[in-house]
Amino acid sequence: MTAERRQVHLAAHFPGVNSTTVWSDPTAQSQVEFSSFEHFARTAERGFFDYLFLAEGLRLREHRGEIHDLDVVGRPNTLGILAAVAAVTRHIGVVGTLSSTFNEPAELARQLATLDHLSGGRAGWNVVTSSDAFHGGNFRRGGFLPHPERYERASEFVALAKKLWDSWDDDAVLGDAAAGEFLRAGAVHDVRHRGKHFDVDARPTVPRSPQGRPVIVQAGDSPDGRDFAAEHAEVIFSRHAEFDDGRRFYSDVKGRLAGRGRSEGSLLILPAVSFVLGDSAADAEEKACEISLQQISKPTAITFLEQVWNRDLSAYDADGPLPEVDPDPGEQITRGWARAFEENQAKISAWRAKAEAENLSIRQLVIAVANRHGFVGTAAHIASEIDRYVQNRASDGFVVVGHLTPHGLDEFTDAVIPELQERGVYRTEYPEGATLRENLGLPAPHRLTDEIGATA
Ligand SMILES: Cc1cc2nc3c(=O)[nH]c(=O)nc-3n(C[C@H](O)[C@H](O)[C@H](O)COP(=O)(O)O)c2cc1C
Repeated sequence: MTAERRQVHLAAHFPGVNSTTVWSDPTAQSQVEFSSFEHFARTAERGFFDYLFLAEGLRLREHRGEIHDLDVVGRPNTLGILAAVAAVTRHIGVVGTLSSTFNEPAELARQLATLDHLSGGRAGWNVVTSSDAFHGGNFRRGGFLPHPERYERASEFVALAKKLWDSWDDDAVLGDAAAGEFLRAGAVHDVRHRGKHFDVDARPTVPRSPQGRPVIVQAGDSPDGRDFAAEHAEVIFSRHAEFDDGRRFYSDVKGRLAGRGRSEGSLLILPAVSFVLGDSAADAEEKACEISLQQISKPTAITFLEQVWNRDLSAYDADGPLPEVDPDPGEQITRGWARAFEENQAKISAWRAKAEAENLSIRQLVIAVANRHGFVGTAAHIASEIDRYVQNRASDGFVVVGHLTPHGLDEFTDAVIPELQERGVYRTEYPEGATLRENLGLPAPHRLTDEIGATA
């Protein structure tokens, strides 16, 4: 008997606020108007994706004291977009990135339960702790919480949110006109929570939602982040898209589950991956080079180096050799990127060696080190690669990242999805009425009962 082939899970990442997204392409459209989100969502649903995914930046990125506007700047609010997307789709999940550092549990739990109601059980929450204090400037707390305490807060946040989501019994709303009873007596439980970060006596206002709780996604990568995922997450949005690295990450995180009484299948790992499709391998490679030049313009290449050198390099020519000056150890000139650049001196030495050995200009070097296009090739090649990763436990699927708004996913949906279906590793229709959690094949979460009123 042959073993059943592992099924591929896919999420569709709306183009982000970074240099992957080519806003300068003549065919690129608005990142603000609803028509873009609608087109993207309909394409993803046509391709039977598990969910549409939105990243979120809480503050406009800055470079050398100015708003960084070489990339897309500005996006409408995540939950508003997702609610609108839910209204024009029927099956696809709607998952948003929302910070556990700068939100409050009762408020966010209420918003997410509402999204789950409005979407008929398709809501998900990518819990992020936000990378640096700079984001805090937009909130009353300013530069709030050192890294370890952010995960402590995140864990307490999600534990409390779960109690809030579980506080209404499924059958709480009676609507019994004859008896004059709207609610069943005792069916709404008060939530008492005393913890280091939250002290709450809540009586939640939103009835239990179709999934009970939204699907919990997580995107941190540190050891604390991985432990948090093993404790709470049902999906990890990872940056480990290279095959061997992906396998190491997969076994590391899945290995953390057993000690918490969780099965391997209760947590899916979906790395972010971009793609370039072509009619042949050579055609795809040629397109990849063209897209790289769009993504890494000359000013983008210089800015990229400035982030690492931490100094003004505007006098340098992007088509010329790397700067000979040393990096500046002073205060960071870049603010708001997802990850701070570490060990810059070592990085610069390696880049100098690479540029010299391969005779690369600044722009060519930046394209080589910063702009890898995940899967490049024909539709058949890309589908085989996705299948290989999933069968070999390098991932459970991918968060697919296109580079054009809003039609960057069209050709993937038209060309790669049929190839996956032909291989028997991808759905050919959505099960009618399935929730996001059911589409992901995840177990129903353990319902809290006695713990709700207990002090945490
Ligand atoms: C693949 C990936 C995507 C992320 N996307 C976002 C995002 O959209 N918004 C955000 O505020 N943080 C994002 N983050 C960063 C998270 O805020 C995360 O909490 C941060 O990296 C700190 O956690 P860590 O030290 O465990 O990585 C992302 C991280 C990863 C790995």
